[in-house]
Amino acid sequence: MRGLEEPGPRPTATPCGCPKPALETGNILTEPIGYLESCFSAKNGTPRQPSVCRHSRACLKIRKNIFNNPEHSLMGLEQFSHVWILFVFHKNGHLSTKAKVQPPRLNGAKTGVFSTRSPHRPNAIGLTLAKLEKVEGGAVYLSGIDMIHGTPVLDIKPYIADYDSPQNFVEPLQHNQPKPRAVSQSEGKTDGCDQQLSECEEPQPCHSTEEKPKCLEDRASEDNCPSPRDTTETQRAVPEPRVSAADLGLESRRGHGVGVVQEQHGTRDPEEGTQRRPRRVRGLALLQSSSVEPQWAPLHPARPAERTPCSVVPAWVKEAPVVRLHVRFTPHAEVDLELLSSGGVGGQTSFNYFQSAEEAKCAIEAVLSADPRSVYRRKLCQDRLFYFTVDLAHVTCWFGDGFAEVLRIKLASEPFR
Ligand SMILES: C[S@@+](CC[C@H](N)C(=O)[O-])C[C@H]1O[C@@H](n2cnc3c(N)ncnc32)[C@H](O)[C@@H]1O
Repeated sequence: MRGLEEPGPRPTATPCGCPKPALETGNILTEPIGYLESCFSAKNGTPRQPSVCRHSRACLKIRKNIFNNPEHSLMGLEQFSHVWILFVFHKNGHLSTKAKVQPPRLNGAKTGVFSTRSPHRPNAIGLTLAKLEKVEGGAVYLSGIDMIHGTPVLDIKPYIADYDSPQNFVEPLQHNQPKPRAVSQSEGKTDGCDQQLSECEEPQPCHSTEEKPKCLEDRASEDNCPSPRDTTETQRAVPEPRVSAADLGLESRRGHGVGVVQEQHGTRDPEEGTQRRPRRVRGLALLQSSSVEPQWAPLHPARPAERTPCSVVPAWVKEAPVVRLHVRFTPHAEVDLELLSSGGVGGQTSFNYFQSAEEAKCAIEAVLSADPRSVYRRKLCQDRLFYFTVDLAHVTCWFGDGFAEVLRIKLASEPFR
């Protein structure tokens, strides 16, 4: 097979010596389409993934120097429930990256940067699946975000489950496969793709506001999460049976002694580990191999009766050593929060992003229960106090064994919008 990559740097000039257009060499000068207004002012306390805190909110206004009429660029977007946001980790501080990183969720263990969602990567680009609350003129309003205020946004793309979620991939019919049958989403979940249902539905594109799923995952407060059975059933054509894990080359992964978890709602995880997906390329699956040349295995060999995992995540992501924390508020902190939301502090009438004290409390709980501390703070630092700001609330808390306690909530000294 002909390799796509020549060894060494790619030529920046054509054979005649003319410089190649930057786009052809993969060097693009990015221009943010806008800068995010987010309820998180600093990295500290910002969720590590959007699914951690569904009440987190942000607004993105498309800049006029990108499009004269920004609202034109958003036409049609309001019909989607979720969007991908591509952005720059502009507050990384430095551009150096390491091949191995220590995601906080792994509590000090190292893994390759490309197997994580670490902000510190060769190109400091982040990818977040956010809930689209509304589109208003040239602005999009989002919830379930993990970016800080001022984040430069490079692109918005609609989330389309049929393209973006492996359980929705319709496989081309093979001669030894039965015909596809129409199954409902909930029915589909009982098959081999769905052995590990999570609390909330995977976001699906919705055709009307009424059909929008109520929430993404908010593992801290599951109150509003519809059970999979409650959601609107969507008819899909899926082939039965689908290919096996072995067919996808996954046995080689197990052969490396790494546990894997089959996913049915596979696109999101609250922490920094990525979810690995079996890569499908027109009937071929890429096998992990130590050799330089990729090795390809047929996607549909002998055992069609086995079920396919829709996506696969290593166990070290799912069963990471960092546990969820119980969060409690002192009576003092409860009063602080009420005062803050009712305008009793500093004349501020309400939050900028949260709609109620209850919502602010849910957000604080969600942030803390995911243990936002760095590995250093968690393991080595004697100081158990932790501070972070969300919306107008400056939160002081401390961590004990298996819990976080909110001590004070004050008006942030520099409220931002
Ligand atoms: C682990 S990253 C994941 C981001 C995205 N969901 C992804 O997977 O690419 C999220 C963390 O990045 C940090 N962060 C958010 N916005 C940032 C920014 N603009 N610059 C630098 N770091 C940022 C925050 O500490 C947040 O907890």
